[in-house]
Amino acid sequence: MGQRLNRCLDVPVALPPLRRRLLLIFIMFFLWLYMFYSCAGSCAGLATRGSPGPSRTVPPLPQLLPPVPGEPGEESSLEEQRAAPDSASPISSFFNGSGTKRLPQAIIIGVKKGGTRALLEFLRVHPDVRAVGAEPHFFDRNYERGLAWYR
Ligand SMILES: Nc1ncnc2c1ncn2[C@@H]1O[C@H](COP(=O)(O)OS(=O)(=O)O)[C@@H](OP(=O)(O)O)[C@H]1O
Repeated sequence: MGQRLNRCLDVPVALPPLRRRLLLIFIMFFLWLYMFYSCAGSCAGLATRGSPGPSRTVPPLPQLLPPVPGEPGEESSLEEQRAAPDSASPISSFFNGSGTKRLPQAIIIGVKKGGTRALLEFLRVHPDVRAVGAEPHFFDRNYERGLAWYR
């Protein structure tokens, strides 16, 4: 029994150097693939970041703006979106960009020093809210660039 185990363990060592190298590359590729998939999954799940556990229930946000005509998913409510969160996998939305290129469902408008940043930060705490990092200034500085830029 012990000899048979030793023979089994000896197999990879007995491989020629080239095959051993190929085996190593193969294993490293799968590890890289696994890490990439995990990363893509966690990036796509940023919207649920901050939820401490299953015991915490978060009240649904009201729909702040009416659906934009012509936007995909115009008829679907937030509840429907929650029931079927992402039809595409995190990887496919990562590659085709569909996970990020959507118009906002809510816009914060305010004068300078009106506390808009504080409001954004408070809203960002909610796990269902995904907010931009920096203020995009679409309406006052970048309007000419069009909706394609805004997405
Ligand atoms: N709840 C509440 N009550 C009173 N004051 C508040 C509140 N939230 C934010 N602030 C103050 O608002 C200032 C920042 O506003 P903005 O985020 O709109 O600033 S900015 O124009 O976008 O730079 C900033 O003021 P200053 O510290 O004087 O710059 C914040 O302290």
